[in-house]
Amino acid sequence: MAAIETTALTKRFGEDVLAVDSVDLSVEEGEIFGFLGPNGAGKSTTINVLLDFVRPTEGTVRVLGLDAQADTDEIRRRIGVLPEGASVYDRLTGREHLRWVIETKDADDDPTALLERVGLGHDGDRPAGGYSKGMTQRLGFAMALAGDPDLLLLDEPSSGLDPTGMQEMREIIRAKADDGTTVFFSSHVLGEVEAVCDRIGIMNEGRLVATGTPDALKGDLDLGAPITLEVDAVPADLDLEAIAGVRSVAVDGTTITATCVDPSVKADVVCTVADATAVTDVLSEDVSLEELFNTYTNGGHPDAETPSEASA
Ligand SMILES: Nc1ncnc2c1ncn2[C@@H]1O[C@H](COP(=O)(O)OP(=O)(O)OP(=O)(O)O)[C@@H](O)[C@H]1O
Repeated sequence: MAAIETTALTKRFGEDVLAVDSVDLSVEEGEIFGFLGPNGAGKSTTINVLLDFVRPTEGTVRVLGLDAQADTDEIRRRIGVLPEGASVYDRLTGREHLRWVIETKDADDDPTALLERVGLGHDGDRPAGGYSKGMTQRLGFAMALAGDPDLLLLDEPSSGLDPTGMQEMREIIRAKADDGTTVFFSSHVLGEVEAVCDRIGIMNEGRLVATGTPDALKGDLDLGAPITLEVDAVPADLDLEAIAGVRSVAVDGTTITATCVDPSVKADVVCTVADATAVTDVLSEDVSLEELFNTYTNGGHPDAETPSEASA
């Protein structure tokens, strides 16, 4: 069963704003799914529809196999939510926030354990109004974890967190997924998505323009495999384009960059250059998720108008 399933989901705000445009999205149980897209792409609106904070203009939405509009109470009991820009009650302590959520969800979590899990072990009894942005985010995350939810919906979870906080959050997300929890989170932070997600979906201007594993999407784009070599001097007669599988070659001073059709060609490039001159450094790059993201959201991909599903 899919943990999240939308069919032709569309949301308009007034006459002019088409925030979500006919989105078919399926997130499997136990998956960590990263929802990417530039500002205004429709990520938060989609999440708000899943939570029934916003009603769709058209389309159907199922969460944990339930109807997102008819079964709201049961869905809310079974999910943990970290909303965008989560706010706190200034005078309540972190622990009091957690007690309130635990009670609301009729759960039996130990607030101390939750506070420690998100790195607030020493700050749980301070009023949350005095928390820093990152601490507020950590508290919001702990509140989302309360009640051992079947689905975590996290809107920009790393917002305000320092690198250690981001790393800790990734570890918790991975551990929850290993226990069978489905995790759906939106992000602008590409490295974060690549580090933790099983699959990603890219939104652009309300449309889901691509879904798949990061590797499969990179392969789908066929951006080539670049290799860069630093040499003592570039021989005048060096003809790397004669090597089968080398797509293009660029030379800048003593730096040679060859883009190959696939990584297996890189060894031929290195051997050919090393036979002709002294190689002082080699940099073999992978196609970055950033490149992938830009290609889809700037319309560079030939299929950018139609959603593509790439599987590993
Ligand atoms: N309540 C609303 N009323 C009118 N327009 C809205 C409302 N909520 C969202 N929008 C519009 O819908 C579009 C999608 O917004 P949304 O917040 O879903 O994008 P997002 O991908 O989450 O962006 P960000 O990364 O900046 O948070 C935007 O054009 C936004 O202005």
